[in-house]
Amino acid sequence: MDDAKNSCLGLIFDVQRYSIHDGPGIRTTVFFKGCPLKCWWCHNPEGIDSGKELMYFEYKCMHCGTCTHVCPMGAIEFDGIPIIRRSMCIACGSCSAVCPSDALKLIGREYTVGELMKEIERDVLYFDNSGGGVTFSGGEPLYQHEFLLEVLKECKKIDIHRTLDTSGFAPQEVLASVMDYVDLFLYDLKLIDEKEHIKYTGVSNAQIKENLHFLVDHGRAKDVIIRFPVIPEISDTADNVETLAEFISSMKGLKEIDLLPFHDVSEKYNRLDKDYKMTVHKSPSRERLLAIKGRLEGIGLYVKI
Ligand SMILES: C[S@@+](CC[C@H](N)C(=O)[O-])C[C@H]1O[C@@H](n2cnc3c(N)ncnc32)[C@H](O)[C@@H]1O
Ligand code: SF4
Ligand code: SF4
Ligand code: SF4
Repeated sequence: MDDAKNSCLGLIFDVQRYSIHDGPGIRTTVFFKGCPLKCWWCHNPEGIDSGKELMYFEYKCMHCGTCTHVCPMGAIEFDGIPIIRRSMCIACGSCSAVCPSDALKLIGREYTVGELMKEIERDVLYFDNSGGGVTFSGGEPLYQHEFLLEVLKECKKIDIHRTLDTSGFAPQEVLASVMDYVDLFLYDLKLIDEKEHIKYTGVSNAQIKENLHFLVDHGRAKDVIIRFPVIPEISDTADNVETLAEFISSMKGLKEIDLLPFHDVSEKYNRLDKDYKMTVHKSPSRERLLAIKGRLEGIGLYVKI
């Protein structure tokens, strides 16, 4: 690997080994920081902001007050518990470094391509034995596409299977630049109506739809698994499921859709002092999931829950 590639940095918030839900076999899932969407239900809110940020785990806190004394910005007040003034925090990590109980965690770490490859290559034997590989998720991995592309190329060189878990929200040239290095796309479709999509994710879905057409038109339908987050009262409505079925039917060759039942993660939002807009906290019922499964099987898809 040349020095130029090794100096390209990516901001990663987690590397999960032995993952079995993000593509075939045993995988290492790399979570990229930064996402242009803000889905109300997102279970990885720590992946949305494109910079480093601080997470506070109240249940671990020993209320010692040490963190307040080391903050160079005076961003932590102490009133029995630490109160983080987010607007003053520069995410330097001084407080998390001294916290005796890991109640403060700095989210996001820079990796060079070489450093990330070392992590990925640790489990190459498991990948080979299980038909697994690496999955790039986040946040939105296409948001740091230059870094992603370099890592994809390195993985391809040593024949590691590569899955991209994506919202599909990126300029088409970005998708085109990485496409040939990706073996499998886990391509999310959340809401088909544009206004609803804007309301619940903050962005239009026009580019997402176009990009899926683009993959299909380039003969990649066989390498796409659609993922559908089943969010009660938002994406699981009869209208959305119907338009989803119609949209998928309008493209040839898509074979599989995975239903992802909503799970509630309100506590993660509290740890980041972020607003959690969801008012429904229950997962979808089994009956609703089976009804959606039936509808999508009706258009010839293999449906996994
Ligand atoms: C966190 S996203 C990251 C990849 C990419 N940004 C995307 O949206 O596809 C990974 C997957 O988690 C799903 N997801 C997000 N929040 C969820 C929740 N609360 N319950 C179930 N699935 C969720 C998304 O729909 C997506 O399929
Ligand atoms: S990360 Fe740095 S700036 Fe932010 S609260 Fe901790 S010590 Fe202060
Ligand atoms: S240093 Fe850690 S344990 Fe002590 S008050 Fe701060 S967050 Fe809590
Ligand atoms: S697109 Fe993915 S990472 Fe971004 S907010 Fe939505 S679910 Fe979360």
